Amino acid sequence: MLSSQDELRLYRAASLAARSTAPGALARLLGNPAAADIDDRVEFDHVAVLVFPDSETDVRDFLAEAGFETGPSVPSRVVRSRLAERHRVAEDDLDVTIVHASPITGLGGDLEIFVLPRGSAERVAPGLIERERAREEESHTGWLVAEGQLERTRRTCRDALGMEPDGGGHNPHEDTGTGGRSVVYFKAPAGDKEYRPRFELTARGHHAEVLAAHVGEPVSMPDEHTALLSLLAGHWSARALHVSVELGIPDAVGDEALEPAEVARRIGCDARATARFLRFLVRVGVVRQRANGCYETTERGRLLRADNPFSDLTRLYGNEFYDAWNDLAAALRTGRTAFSHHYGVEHFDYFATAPESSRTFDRAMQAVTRLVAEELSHSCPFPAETTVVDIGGGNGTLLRTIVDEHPGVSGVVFDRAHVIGSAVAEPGGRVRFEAGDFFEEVPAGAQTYLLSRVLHDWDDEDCDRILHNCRRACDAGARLLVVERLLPGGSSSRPVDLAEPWDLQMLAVTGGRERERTEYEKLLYGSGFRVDQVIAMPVDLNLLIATAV
Ligand SMILES: C[S@@+](CC[C@H](N)C(=O)[O-])C[C@H]1O[C@@H](n2cnc3c(N)ncnc32)[C@H](O)[C@@H]1O
Repeated sequence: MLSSQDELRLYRAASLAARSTAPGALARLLGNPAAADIDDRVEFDHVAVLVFPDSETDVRDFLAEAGFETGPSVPSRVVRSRLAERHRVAEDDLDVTIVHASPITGLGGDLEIFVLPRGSAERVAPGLIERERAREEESHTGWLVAEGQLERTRRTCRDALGMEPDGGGHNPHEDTGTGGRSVVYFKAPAGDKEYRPRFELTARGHHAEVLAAHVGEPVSMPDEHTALLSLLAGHWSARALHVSVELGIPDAVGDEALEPAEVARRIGCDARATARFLRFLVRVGVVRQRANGCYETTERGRLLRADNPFSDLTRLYGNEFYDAWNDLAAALRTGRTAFSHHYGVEHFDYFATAPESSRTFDRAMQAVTRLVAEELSHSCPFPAETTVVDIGGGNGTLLRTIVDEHPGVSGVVFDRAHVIGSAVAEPGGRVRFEAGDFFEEVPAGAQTYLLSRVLHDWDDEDCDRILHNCRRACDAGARLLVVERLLPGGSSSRPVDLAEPWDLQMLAVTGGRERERTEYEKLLYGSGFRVDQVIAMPVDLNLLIATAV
């Protein structure tokens, strides 16, 4: 059976398709005469709508009665993946097919009907049907672009017609003889109308570069009220991550798919509360729910297992750092860290007297260091016999990776006594641990010095002292490798996601700051180092390669 709502939506789609075949239809639809500019590059292809019958046969029967003939059904790729993302369910649980329909008389336009059987939609994602019908996020008019014109037309739509990119993808199951179909979606410019028509440009073949550019562009934003409410609730998501680690949920679920009650039993919690919590954890991507109601850990969730240092980072952020942020306003009023307002002591001194938290801190640092270690050790040459000093090197993760990758290289991890005290050196290994204070002096005579995520912990004056001590310790020509995030500035062209939030984290916790590239260049130059090269690293970090002059 097809619901009366979906019947009406199909009639409307058929009527729009009939009107869209006329010359100049695109410009009329958009209400923008400038669209005539792309008329000779596109032709009307279809009107699309997503419906929820009991079975695909119901749709075919309805269309036959309405005077359409239908083609064989094709599995949907793009719409299925968009729905899975929007409703946070596994793609495999959504059996979306595409039925193409053409008017038997040849008068009117084609329809592209996405079919998601009602029973499975209700089972997998309750509320999906109502939300999709209300928002019509998959309804669109589709325009076939002439060969070789997809990118040019896409840019015209975006730049000249002010359309907003809204995702896209490739479906190899359509037009199989010509490499499938590539589609890019747009929303009409935001005007005063509540309903913004959607458009699809479709082209034969797989246009991977065009698709990559298109889906990387911003998608439509929620309205101001929704956006504000969602920002206000932002810390609930972070809290949910902290608590899932505290309760060991990713470990309890392991590699199984478990009923909520079984998860609750394993973590020793209330079954109903756990079921609600798991539903929220789907939103933050820690678990996903299968069609049978069981939960399984996602790739992100696996990062939060006890054997991964991201679980330590989560603990650190959920405990001391979270508490410190309570005093952010005090930090703004006084210019001193929120951490010191909350704990009465600066954070490195606090960790020096709290052994368990200190170990969590050192392991937490590994989470990100592991991501850059291998890349850094391949990005610059480390000839045999080089000695490397990793200043503020924590438990030695970075230096160990460099030494493991480069035979003949040896080095010293230099850090405060409480950190060095709990680090484990391999007997006879090429990494030594040395305790000290970089404000006093650092080990001398090495060819390479490393400062990984150290300078951002300090203000300019302190950085000057650290850098001058480094310069005093080495000869001209020695190399200094600095790993830091760069705030967007004049010479930065990379879109930066993490540097600005982490700048606030430095304000709240360490008393340091993130800096622009030119600020680092100036600091380093003032201490006798010249920046020769900057290389982008994972998680928005950068490697600044400098030489002692
Ligand atoms: C943000 S952590 C970075 C750790 C490591 N370099 C990394 O990238 O994973 C900063 C490090 O500086 C160390 N540190 C802080 N003050 C220090 C000082 N006065 N002398 C030596 N090391 C210090 C801390 O103990 C900590 O290990």
